Amino acid sequence: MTIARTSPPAKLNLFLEIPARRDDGYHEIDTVMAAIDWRDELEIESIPQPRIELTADWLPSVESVAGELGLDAGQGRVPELLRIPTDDSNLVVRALAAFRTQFGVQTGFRVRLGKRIPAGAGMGGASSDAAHAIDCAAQIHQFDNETKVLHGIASSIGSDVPFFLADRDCQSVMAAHATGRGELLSPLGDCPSIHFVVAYPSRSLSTAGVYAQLKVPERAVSSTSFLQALGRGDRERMGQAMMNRLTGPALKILPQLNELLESLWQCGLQPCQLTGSGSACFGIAKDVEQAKEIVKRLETELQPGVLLRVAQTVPAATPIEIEPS
Ligand SMILES: C[C@](O)(CO)[C@H](O)COP(=O)(O)OP(=O)(O)OC[C@H]1O[C@@H](n2ccc(N)nc2=O)[C@H](O)[C@@H]1O
Ligand SMILES: Nc1ncnc2c1ncn2[C@@H]1O[C@H](COP(=O)(O)OP(=O)(O)OP(=O)(O)O)[C@@H](O)[C@H]1O
Repeated sequence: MTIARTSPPAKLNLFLEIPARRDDGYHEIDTVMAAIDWRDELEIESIPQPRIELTADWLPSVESVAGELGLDAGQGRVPELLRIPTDDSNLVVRALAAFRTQFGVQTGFRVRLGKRIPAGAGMGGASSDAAHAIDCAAQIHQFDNETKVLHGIASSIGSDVPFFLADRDCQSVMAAHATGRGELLSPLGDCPSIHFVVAYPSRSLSTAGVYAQLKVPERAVSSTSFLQALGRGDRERMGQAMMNRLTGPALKILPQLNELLESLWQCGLQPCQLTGSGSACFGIAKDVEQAKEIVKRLETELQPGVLLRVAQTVPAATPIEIEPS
């Protein structure tokens, strides 16, 4: 049998406008997503039994992550916020089941998932894991040239999943402009390397719950100015054009996000904003040195319970290592 290994990255929404609500209960979105080097670890082994087995653990340990978040993980108790489903509510299990059905695969998979990307953060953790699971399965069973079918499977698992799929024509794409539900993608080959500080405030937000609070704007803001500034690597103009239409709805549920955004702003991280449906926020730093300095400063200023990371743009689809097991 064969083993595939990869490290799914998270994503940040550098621009997110929501021009309309659709009849199917979703919204038309106009967004620019960039992948960052805050990564999970995924290992998928082909097994003869016709089933999908998943084990998942926090890295380096649930105790260490709980400690950074100010949560109690004593005596093996896993805080609610850090519970990772291992049944078919895990998007990796759902994605592999859809893959087996689509391609009539009789054998199964054993999956080991190492989590670092916070859940309910707006960082696409589950979506990235699912997309990379589809790519691993496609390489193991040599269906990796069926890009249209794989995109269809990804899109059926979730709106953010296709962004993370390996796109054969542009392996090194770090960002994409997405419309539709989020599944219609135009890779942005001219996205510069960007350094961020990302802050996750130990509260998860339900994507559906945040969208439910949204009132679609009378006049949508176009992503054109942001895309032009991004293409020129013009950080100042990017800052002026950046927006996230879900910030207001997320603040209605979690008003304390305002203080977090304020702290990032005060540190000189302009621009800063919510990513996706939240709860994580990010700011753009001048360079990695400034990002490191600001994380050090925020670690003393913010009460325990905020995960802080320096991050930078990376390719959305991470290379997969394959070895015979
Ligand atoms: C907020 C973003 O993360 C921005 O990238 C995405 O729009 C959400 O992507 P996602 O988490 O993959 O969302 P899905 O799992 O497909 O949908 C979860 C729920 O979010 C809402 N949803 C999602 C995407 C979309 N274009 N419109 C929506 O209204 C719907 O209530 C849906 O039932
Ligand atoms: N592979 C996975 N890793 C972590 N959580 C998962 C996974 N699959 C499903 N879940 C469940 O989905 C919930 C949302 O996870 P997550 O926020 O990572 O999803 P996402 O839609 O990819 O990201 P976003 O926060 O941007 O909506 C989690 O709280 C968890 O219950």
